Amino acid sequence: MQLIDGKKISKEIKDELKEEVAVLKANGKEVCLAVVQVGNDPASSVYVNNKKKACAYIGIESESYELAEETTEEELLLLIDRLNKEEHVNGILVQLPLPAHIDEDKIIRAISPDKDVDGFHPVSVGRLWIGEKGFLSCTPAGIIQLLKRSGITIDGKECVIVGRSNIVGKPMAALLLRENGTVTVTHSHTNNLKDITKRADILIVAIGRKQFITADYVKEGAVVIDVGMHRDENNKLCGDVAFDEVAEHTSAITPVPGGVGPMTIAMLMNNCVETVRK
Ligand SMILES: Nc1nc2c(c(=O)[nH]1)N[C@@H](CN(C=O)c1ccc(C(=O)N[C@@H](CCC(=O)O)C(=O)O)cc1)CN2
Repeated sequence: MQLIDGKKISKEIKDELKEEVAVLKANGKEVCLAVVQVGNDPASSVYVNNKKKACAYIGIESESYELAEETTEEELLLLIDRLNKEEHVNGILVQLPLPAHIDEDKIIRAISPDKDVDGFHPVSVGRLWIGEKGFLSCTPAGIIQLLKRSGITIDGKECVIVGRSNIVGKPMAALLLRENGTVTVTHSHTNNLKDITKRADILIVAIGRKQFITADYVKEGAVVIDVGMHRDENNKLCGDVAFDEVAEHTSAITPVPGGVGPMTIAMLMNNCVETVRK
């Protein structure tokens, strides 16, 4: 069994980007990411800090906008409008989730598609589905990199995704299709889920349920990618997959932590650099 090391692969990508950014800077091209957080959700603060650290490591400027929990939707829309117009800002990241009184979809749509480094805007999503160049949603794009850089072929493989969110499940399906995988998306209303997951050569789990996928859901020798993030009974991080019992039946598997998570940030950095690549 191969343990897919997301920490190592994300570091490789960040090192490649650091070299590229140095060359871009020498040619007078700077990259700047606006990082917007509303409220003080502790997990969001960790992710936002890690994104700013990654920017500093690679040589990307980051501008922080830390807004109070009570910020209104209108105030946030005004800030986005300002950032859309700021020439030196190449990318805009609004950390999710937002407080309940703010409509996330409205905020995502307000970000200029040219600065949509999260790849969540409907224009980016549309481009992805028709195979046009554009910003790719970071977690699914990171999973494709994990597979490719671990020597795992997607072409012709039976790929099953558990979960149909706009951020992971749906864009994951589009990206696997683009790599010539045969893709099935399953969800909470899927009948006979085990029969379908057991067909998978590559099983991608983003269902948001702690250690939901046990050994009886997995074909012997499958590749298993775990997008989940939870705390177990000992307060240790764990995923949607019951790693200890599943790992021995796989040919390759991602751990939690240290699997998919770090790739999300590496691919965000890649999207930031993409804004000045043209
Ligand atoms: N605007 C966005 N909001 C959110 C996104 C996103 O892509 N854009 N994704 C998630 C959170 N997220 C990035 O923002 C994210 C989650 C997890 C990790 C990560 O590296 N996890 C580590 C463990 C971290 C820990 O110790 O808690 C791991 O898996 O090894 C990075 C980014 C929701 N919001």
